[in-house]
Amino acid sequence: MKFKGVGKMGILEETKGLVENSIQELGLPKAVFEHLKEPQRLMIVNIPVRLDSGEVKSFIGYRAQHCNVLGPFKGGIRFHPQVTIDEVKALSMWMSLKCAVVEVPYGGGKGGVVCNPKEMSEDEIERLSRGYIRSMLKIIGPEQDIPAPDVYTNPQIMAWMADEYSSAKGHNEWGIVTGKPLIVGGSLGRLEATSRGCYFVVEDAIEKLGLSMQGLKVAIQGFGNVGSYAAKLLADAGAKVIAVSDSGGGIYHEDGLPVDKLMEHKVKEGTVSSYPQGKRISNEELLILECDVLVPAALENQLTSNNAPNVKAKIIVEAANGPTTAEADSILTDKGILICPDILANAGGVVVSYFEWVQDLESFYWSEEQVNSRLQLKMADAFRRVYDFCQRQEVPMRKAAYMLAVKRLGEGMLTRGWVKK
Ligand SMILES: NC(=O)C1=CN([C@@H]2O[C@H](COP(=O)(O)OP(=O)(O)OC[C@H]3O[C@@H](n4cnc5c(N)ncnc54)[C@H](OP(=O)(O)O)[C@@H]3O)[C@@H](O)[C@H]2O)C=CC1
Ligand SMILES: O=C(O)CCC(=O)C(=O)O
Repeated sequence: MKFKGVGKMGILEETKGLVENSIQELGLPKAVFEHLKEPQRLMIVNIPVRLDSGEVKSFIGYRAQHCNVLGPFKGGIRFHPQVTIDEVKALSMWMSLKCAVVEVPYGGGKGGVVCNPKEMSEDEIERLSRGYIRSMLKIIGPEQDIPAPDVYTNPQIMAWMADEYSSAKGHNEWGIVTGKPLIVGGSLGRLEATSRGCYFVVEDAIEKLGLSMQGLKVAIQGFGNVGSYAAKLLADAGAKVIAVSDSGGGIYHEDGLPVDKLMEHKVKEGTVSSYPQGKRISNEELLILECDVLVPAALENQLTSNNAPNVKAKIIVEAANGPTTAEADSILTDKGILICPDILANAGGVVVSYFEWVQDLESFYWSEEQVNSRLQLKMADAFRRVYDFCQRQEVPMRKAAYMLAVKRLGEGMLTRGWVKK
């Protein structure tokens, strides 16, 4: 039987399918699925925010706390107009799996607010961020649930959130969120951590296929926190970043794009698509470019049954969460493309969030070199375990990663007595 990826039934149902399938194949008690199929807790809040106009507008916020068998809930908060309950639930389940794959002592959580930060002032975003934390006060905490950045949230938002929580508690609690600015308990290396983790995965994956970083042709969808630093790290190491994109479209140059200049252009103009050198392309065109490595680093469901038959990359490194639908996963696997799945490929963010949290709890801060070298060890170890499993069991990398993660979650449940043999 083919192991399915996320897709047609919707990302949540597809992820549950993958988890259930893994439980069966591992011979774990069925009760493990009863613990994993839904979040342990789902909080839905209404957050009234005073707009600059003086009008009050309310926003719906979610926090899904998926499973804390291996540690406190952990995961980002997304501010996006298309956030849904099912998306937040799926993202929280991926966090449980991701933390298990890289063996950090966390459970999975994820938050979201239905809003469009691009249409809000900085002050309005601050009031919304503080309102979110006030609404979640009873269920979050450094030992309970530790949020972090995700799509359209950033270190400044994390600082407001940490400040709001600290004010409510009456003392500073830097360990309440990660991805903070350095001055309020952030960690060196966290800003680039997800991208650096992806970079290490690219290094390991190309080695398996006998490719070299020098001149490696890379296409990257999404030029936010993850996509832009992934582009920079790869270009600095000698790869040729031939295309990048954002929500405004993409830009392509067969000889490689100047990533530092693109980053400056993005800050000034708000999009990479208007960069004056190269050819403008759509996000759809980017995904099917002739390249060695494709890095989806934007949103879910980008690689679908429509475009997968035309994908020409040799390797896909899923920097985004859930970029590949079930049907696409199957088509791409049949084409022999090496897919490094999201729960492995983008785990660098949560690994360095873990380091940040440890530093906050100890009030003792590490050098950037320490952070990056520990991240490299974690990512290399996880890649090796997933790749070895995939070779031994003759299964795709996604299945290998899911099985290793579910095995660890199941072992945690058996050991704690949540389920019996
Ligand atoms: N930040 C982190 O530490 C982690 C993030 N991730 C995942 O990585 C992905 C990207 O997150 P992150 O970089 O933090 O988010 P950002 O908000 O920093 O960036 C998101 C990027 O995606 C682009 N984008 C949005 N919609 C589209 C679209 N329809 N087509 C193409 N590009 C689009 C945005 O474009 P524009 O700039 O024009 O708005 C932006 O460049 C998400 O899937 C996230 O869950 C995973 C692990 C950790
Ligand atoms: O850094 C974290 O805690 C979580 C990052 C995140 O949201 C993710 O990995 O999807």
